[in-house]
Amino acid sequence: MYTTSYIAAVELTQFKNFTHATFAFSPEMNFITGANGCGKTTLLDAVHYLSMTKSYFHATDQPVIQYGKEGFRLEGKWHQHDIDYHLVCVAKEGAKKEFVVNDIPYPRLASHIGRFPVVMIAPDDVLMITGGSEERRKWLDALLSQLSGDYLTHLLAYQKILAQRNQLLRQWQEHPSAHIHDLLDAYDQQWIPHAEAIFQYREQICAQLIPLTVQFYTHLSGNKEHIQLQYQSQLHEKSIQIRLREIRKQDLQMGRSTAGIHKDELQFLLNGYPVKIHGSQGQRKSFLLALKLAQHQLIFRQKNITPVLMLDDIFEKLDPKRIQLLLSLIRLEGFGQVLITDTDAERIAAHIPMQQTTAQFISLPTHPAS
Ligand SMILES: Nc1ncnc2c1ncn2[C@@H]1O[C@H](COP(=O)(O)OP(=O)(O)OP(=O)(O)O)[C@@H](O)[C@H]1O
Repeated sequence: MYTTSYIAAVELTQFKNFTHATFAFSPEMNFITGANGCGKTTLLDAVHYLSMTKSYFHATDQPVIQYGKEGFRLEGKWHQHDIDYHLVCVAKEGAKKEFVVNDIPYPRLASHIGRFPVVMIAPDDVLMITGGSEERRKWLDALLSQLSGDYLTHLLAYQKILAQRNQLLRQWQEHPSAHIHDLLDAYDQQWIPHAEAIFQYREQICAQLIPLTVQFYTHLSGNKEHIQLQYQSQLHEKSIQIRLREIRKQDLQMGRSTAGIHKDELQFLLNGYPVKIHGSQGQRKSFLLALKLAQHQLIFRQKNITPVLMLDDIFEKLDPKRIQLLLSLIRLEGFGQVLITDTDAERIAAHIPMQQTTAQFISLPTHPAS
């Protein structure tokens, strides 16, 4: 038996364009519509904030504080394990952020992450498909870090040593010294176990992620298109120890670490060709949706809690058939609570019978309540 987890209500104060507003959500489908700039994405971001203690779109808090104000407040009522949780976050410029659940503050904000999971899909996420390999690694790292604290520990340690190793290689280029090999040996001895652990975690997650993504894409394309995903790593060919020994001369010449799991790639193919180059906009978006739906299922499998699924403005560039297939998939496959935004209320109405009692329709005014 799994646990349904959903956000029942949210209250925003001085959060971007919302001076003060409250919203109630259905535990199932929620459609948020309104004109450009009315605050649809902001409403989803508030939910993301209450889940992850930060904005999905901004690295810092400053851009979400309403212009001319010094802070914001978010409150949420989250239902989980048949219990209601009252979440409150208060952020003020120049002060430490306060995060309280049922009147109990967190000593460390990191302890909150993962308790009330969400998965967001936003238009710019398509960079995961069209951008460089770093975008895909970042996404895989975020997914694995959400699932395992041990992975995050290995990743942070690996990245720290990578930065130190690169600095050493750069310094050697300016001031060559015979000690470089001893120093690199010492770094590599510490580095290798982290690289091996990260590789194992990535292998294991890809073994589950790949078939799920293929299954979802096949559904979204109406069984017409076939995709492949490949996790590519130098560690598939030989051990990291051997590889590091082989490329040491090259590392010294280049002044940086040219081998390791920071070179891993997740390759996406559509009908045998890279989707990044050959996919249409709708096909890339479908790929993104399939990946994120697979992410949702992986979190659900591991934690036995359904993350709240948030789809921000994703209907653009999808044909009516794909929209229908997507909506039927997330309605029927147990995706739990879903929040969907769209500028076009008529497009939503065309796909969802208004008499569907479990769906909540939220129409935001052009000038949101203040
Ligand atoms: N710090 C801020 N303070 C006040 N208003 C802000 C702040 N930052 C952005 N805004 C405004 O808040 C609104 C936020 O819009 P949001 O992106 O949520 O709209 P949307 O309904 O998703 O629009 P679209 O359909 O164009 O994606 C915009 O009108 C924006 O100009």
